[in-house]
Amino acid sequence: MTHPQIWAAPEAAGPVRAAVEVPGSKSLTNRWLVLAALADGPSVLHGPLRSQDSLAMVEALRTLGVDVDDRRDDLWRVEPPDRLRGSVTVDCHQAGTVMRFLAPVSALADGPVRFDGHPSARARPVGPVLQALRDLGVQVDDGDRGTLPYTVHGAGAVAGGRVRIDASASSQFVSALLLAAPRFTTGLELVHVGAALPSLPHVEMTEAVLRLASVRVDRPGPTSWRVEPGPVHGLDVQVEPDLSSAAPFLALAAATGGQVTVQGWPSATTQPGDRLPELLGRMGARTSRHSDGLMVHGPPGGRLEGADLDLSEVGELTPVVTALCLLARSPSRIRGVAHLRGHETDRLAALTTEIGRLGGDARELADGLEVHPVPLHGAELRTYHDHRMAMFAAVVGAVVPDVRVQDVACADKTFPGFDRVWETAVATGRRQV
Ligand SMILES: O=C(O)C1=C[C@@H](OP(=O)(O)O)[C@@H](O)[C@H](O)C1
Ligand SMILES: C=C(OP(=O)(O)O)C(=O)O
Repeated sequence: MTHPQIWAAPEAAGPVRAAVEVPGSKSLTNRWLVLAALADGPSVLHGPLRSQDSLAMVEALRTLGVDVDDRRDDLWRVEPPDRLRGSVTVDCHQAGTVMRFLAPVSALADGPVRFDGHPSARARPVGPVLQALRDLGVQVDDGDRGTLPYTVHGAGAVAGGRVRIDASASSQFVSALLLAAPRFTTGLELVHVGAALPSLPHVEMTEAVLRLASVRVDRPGPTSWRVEPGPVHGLDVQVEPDLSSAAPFLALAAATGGQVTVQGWPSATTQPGDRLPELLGRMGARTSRHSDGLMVHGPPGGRLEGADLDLSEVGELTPVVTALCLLARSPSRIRGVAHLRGHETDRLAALTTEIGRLGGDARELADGLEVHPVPLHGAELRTYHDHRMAMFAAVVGAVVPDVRVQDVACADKTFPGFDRVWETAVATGRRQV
């Protein structure tokens, strides 16, 4: 797919009225792929996400000897190997889920597994997972950096046991250890110590997928887990639409006073995007559930109110929510997201800088952002290899004239073709006037 170097974000000339279909969940696709690789038989994924992050996982698992048949778009088959292959190098690209989830998996391989990735991924924390593996008796070399590149010396088995971990920088540290734990000889008892654990719904998603694969997971305390050793059963699963990829489209309705339906919104889900109706409601938009999906009704004229929002559980929604705060009529404060400094880019710095470029008024706080409403003007926005910064820019550009976006193709990390789907949705606003 070709993308313009500089993308002119389309401005909506009126309330957008659209129904959109978003691709499958990154978090679910990559969890199912990992469990399928550890399973005792073949698995089938229906409606998987095909994007940079999931293809990074597919490529990594193939490197470890897993047979993934992704020839069809609607259905992937996964056949686990008898033994995971060592003496290989895994390219994590930009995927946090690959660089964290596969570290414990590769401890089960029959030789060293070297991990590296995109330059931006080399800045992201992974040290606590590597230390936990060391505490469990696995040899790991990372030059004491706590980042990529690192090597896990797979020895065919991991004894397992009890481990303490500080996962305040990323919930993925916990998910990584839990996902591989049923294959540890004695299972795993994991206790999070330290400051607040972010993105708890993502850990609950990990618990849920493990249970669907017949693994016993208990949560003796709010931030402690016990995974029993035992087989991971092969799966036949339907991947839900990615609700975080849906976020910019819901925001589009909210900001233009329009109505957008995201098709196939699940009635129950562990995805953090399920908090969007509440968050949008706090800013003045209404949502309603219908048989075909979730519909957002923006307030008349897109007149949104600012809000004081704790996004610690749903950090990946921050860039899109920040776009709405920027367009709102009163100040906003976003809390609980200090860990976003270790995402695809330092998202708090990136958002503050790009808001400044638009003439906006935002201040970085120790754990979030403060945004004050002021008139905005067009600008050429940077995206920092961060798909969610592209989505931030798109939402702002739907309301602020002459917003141009560098490297919109970075949205491919979770949403290939985002710019085209966005243009089609925004165009429905044009026809209103
Ligand atoms: O487990 C997952 O699939 C994810 C967990 C979260 O990570 P952090 O806890 O590092 O924010 C989230 O932001 C990321 O997009 C996906
Ligand atoms: C933080 C994110 O990704 P990753 O899975 O690479 O951590 C994200 O998608 O917002």
